[in-house]
Amino acid sequence: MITVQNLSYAVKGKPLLHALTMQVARGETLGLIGPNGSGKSTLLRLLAGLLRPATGRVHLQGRPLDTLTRRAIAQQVALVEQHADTAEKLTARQAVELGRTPWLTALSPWSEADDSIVSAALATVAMQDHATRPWATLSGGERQRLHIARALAQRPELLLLDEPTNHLDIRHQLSILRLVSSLPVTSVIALHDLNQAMGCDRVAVLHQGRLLAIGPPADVLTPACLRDVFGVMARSLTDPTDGSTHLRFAPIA
Ligand SMILES: Nc1ncnc2c1ncn2[C@@H]1O[C@H](COP(=O)(O)OP(=O)(O)OP(=O)(O)O)[C@@H](O)[C@H]1O
Repeated sequence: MITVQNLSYAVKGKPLLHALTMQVARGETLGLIGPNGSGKSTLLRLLAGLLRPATGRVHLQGRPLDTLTRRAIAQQVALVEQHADTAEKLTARQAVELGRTPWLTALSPWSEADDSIVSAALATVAMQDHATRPWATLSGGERQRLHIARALAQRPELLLLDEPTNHLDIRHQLSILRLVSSLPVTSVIALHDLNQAMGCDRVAVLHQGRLLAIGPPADVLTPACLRDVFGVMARSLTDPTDGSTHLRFAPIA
């Protein structure tokens, strides 16, 4: 469980997040949505302990994040940033092996168990056939899948993904989202595709650094909310084959 209490963040006196309070249950997938610049990446970086809040705290399984060492945080939290990159001299597999770093010590060096975890992570994102490829030769989508594999190899309790479906073709978009939902870890995913957000357990809506709403997607992503937050007209349509809800958008005339 993650508890966010009264969390604010500012840069040079400019407030970017305002007194945010929310909880994410263990195993839950929370979609984070909001227009460009609404604070999604900033919130993810605060949850990963990369930024210091101006006020408030994040608790991870009841322990304040700011009392944990970087290594202890890295054993529990994996973040895939929007513009993540990796040193170009690595192979695909070596990039995923980096995910094991927080778990290695002089007393517990690299072992076969780490090899198995890395192989499993590569297979999960269907990149096992590219394992020996130099990073520089990989496409944007292949790199994105490896960043996600690196995060999975970290075996975190909390997985933070900033627009993970960017760069991915539709098949890999669906498989990554399905994978994240099926993992037993707690996940917070910033998403721009609101239909993808419909598949999350709950959705949090950020607008101008404030948490406007949080709850089940169908309760939160209402036409009124989408008009106020994104400035678009939205209609929800029901798929006759399975009864699922899809959103369609149009500009406000
Ligand atoms: N270091 C910084 N200095 C000044 N402003 C910043 C800094 N970091 C972020 N911001 C501003 O904070 C706001 C929130 O940024 P953030 O990247 O969190 O938004 P976002 O919701 O992730 O946006 P997007 O959907 O475009 O990725 C933006 O207006 C951004 O310009």
